[in-house]
Amino acid sequence: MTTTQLPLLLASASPRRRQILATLGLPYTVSVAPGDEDAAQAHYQGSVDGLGEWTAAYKALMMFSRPETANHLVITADTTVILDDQELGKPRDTEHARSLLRSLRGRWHRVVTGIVVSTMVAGQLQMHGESCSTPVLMRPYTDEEIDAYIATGDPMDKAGAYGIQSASFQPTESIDGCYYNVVGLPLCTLVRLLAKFDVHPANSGCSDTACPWSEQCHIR
Ligand SMILES: Cc1cn([C@H]2C[C@H](O)[C@@H](COP(=O)(O)OP(=O)(O)OP(=O)(O)O)O2)c(=O)[nH]c1=O
Repeated sequence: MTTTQLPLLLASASPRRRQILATLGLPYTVSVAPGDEDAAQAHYQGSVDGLGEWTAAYKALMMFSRPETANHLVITADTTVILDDQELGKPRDTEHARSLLRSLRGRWHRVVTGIVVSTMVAGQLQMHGESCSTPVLMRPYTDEEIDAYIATGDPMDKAGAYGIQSASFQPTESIDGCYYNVVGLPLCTLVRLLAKFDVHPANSGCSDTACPWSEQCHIR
């Protein structure tokens, strides 16, 4: 069996990743990787910008611990928010969300998503990964706006305690790169990785000249 014929499996609980992947027009199924990524990250010793890709690789290995994942082409991803070279993570509780949103207010930071595409065929693991980084500037929102946003519950499952896509909060003033990377799945990076397995979607995401989302890539 060639890698082109392997069924595509997105290993993610993120509804955003599911929606973004759907735009490529490839059939895929969804499952959630087992394991405890926070506990695993405690063993990470590389640079903070490499943490997302390392964690995406961890999620892939956790998937292949299930025999039924063999003979699939598996996509895993991890999004990190980095301020002053520190990874902020997801909020532990509402107080932590408040403190993360205050620390980001009016500040440039980077959102880095690591993506890994991998297979396990006949016991052989093949894995390719990349990271994509988007500088993001937050607007100077007020404490009252932070409280109202936290009350919606939206920050709690998101790195850095915010969703750039939040229509009510609209936390960002400017971004300097891929919008879909911030939301959790940079399509251009994914398309490059799929090509390494000879998979070429008909709708193939971003390019500098013909990106269908280019207007959203430069919200200024
Ligand atoms: C910064 C930011 C993050 N996010 C989301 C993307 C990710 O879903 C989440 C970061 O957590 P992740 O651990 O990357 O992903 P997840 O736990 O949601 O899903 P899984 O591990 O199963 O794939 O934050 C946004 O939706 N908008 C944003 O603006």
